[in-house]
Amino acid sequence: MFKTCIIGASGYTGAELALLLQQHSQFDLAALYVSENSHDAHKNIGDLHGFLYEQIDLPLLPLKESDMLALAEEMDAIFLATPHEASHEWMDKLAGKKAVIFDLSGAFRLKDKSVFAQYYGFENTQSAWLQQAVYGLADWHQEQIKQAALVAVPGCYPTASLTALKPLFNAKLLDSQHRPIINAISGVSGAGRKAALNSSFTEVSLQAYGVLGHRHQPEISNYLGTEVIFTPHLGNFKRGILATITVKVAAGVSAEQINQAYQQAYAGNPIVRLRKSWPKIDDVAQTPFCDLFWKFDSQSGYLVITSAIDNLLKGAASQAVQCANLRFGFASQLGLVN
Ligand SMILES: NC(=O)C1=CN([C@@H]2O[C@H](COP(=O)(O)OP(=O)(O)OC[C@H]3O[C@@H](n4cnc5c(N)ncnc54)[C@H](OP(=O)(O)O)[C@@H]3O)[C@@H](O)[C@H]2O)C=CC1
Ligand SMILES: CC(=O)N[C@@H](CCC(=O)OP(=O)(O)O)C(=O)O
Repeated sequence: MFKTCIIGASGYTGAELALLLQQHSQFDLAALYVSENSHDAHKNIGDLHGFLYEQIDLPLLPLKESDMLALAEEMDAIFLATPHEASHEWMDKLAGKKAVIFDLSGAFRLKDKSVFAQYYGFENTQSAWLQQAVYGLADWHQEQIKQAALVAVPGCYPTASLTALKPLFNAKLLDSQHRPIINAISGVSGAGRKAALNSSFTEVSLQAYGVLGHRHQPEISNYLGTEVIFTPHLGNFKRGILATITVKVAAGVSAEQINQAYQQAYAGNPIVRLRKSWPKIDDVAQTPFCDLFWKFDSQSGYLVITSAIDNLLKGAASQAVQCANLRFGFASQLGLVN
């Protein structure tokens, strides 16, 4: 058994991760941490998150900076389900020791430092870890993940978008003159657990946000290999993302080539499900799957793809477990799919 802990365990993704690790046959969930001055310190996680009641009997321990070195030498894996700034600040103390780090935040996803100032609102000063971090797109970057000391688990919208677009881009089926257009709707849990006016029950309606300026636009473009137009929307439901993506394919590309690209990319992968009808959010909520379906208009050359995931699972916690599975030598889907 590999010894694991979660920092930021009281949050939405941390709680999901706790259950996945607790139920996993090869990972031992040894401890849960919150920040030093957390209001939730010393509470049992099952008292905070009802779905974990009597499932996990562990307290949320306040983590002091002075304890981090010992933790990094004791654990085999540390999962950071913390805000970008906290992951950024703590990486120096945690990474490069015995524990492999799986960071669910965006702090180490991109190599280009200027992106952080522009899109994240802070300067990324952890140059060495930025360079070493491996982007944990688990269905694509398996070989790099297997070697990583630090895995930067992708954002939720990039996971939905890249899973849909990479088979097409890699097979050179896209018309390079037209940017893929991604319209995606997320449930409110994407914004995290802390109270905020724009995610309060009475305020949320279906609305676009972050238009032409969301931090996931550079993340998607970077790992796809071409610019995209990405428009996120906040929907009045709790969890899940539905991304509807429109692309123009290169002249002469056939429906057969498109189908083949998806089959080749995901044949034998139980996490990415190539559907026979349009997936809906309820099909993937509470699951580790990414469901894809598409329709091609051969007359115009336009292709529309829908990608559906649970933002807290495939968009965060279960993808982190896929990465850990790969890193410790197991099948990517172990503990996630039967
Ligand atoms: N929600 C989602 O759908 C997704 C989220 N992510 C990313 O995963 C990370 C966690 O997200 P999520 O679970 O939604 O967030 P939450 O806000 O629900 O939880 C954040 C956790 O981090 C702790 N925390 C907050 N501030 C600090 C701090 N300064 N120092 C240390 N710990 C802190 C919180 O506990 P406390 O403050 O009590 O210590 C809590 O346990 C974020 O980086 C997010 O961007 C990635 C993909 C999807
Ligand atoms: C609905 C909602 O607010 N979603 C979040 C995305 C959450 C996520 O995956 O992103 P990071 O890990 O990059 O923070 C947002 O748009 O900021």
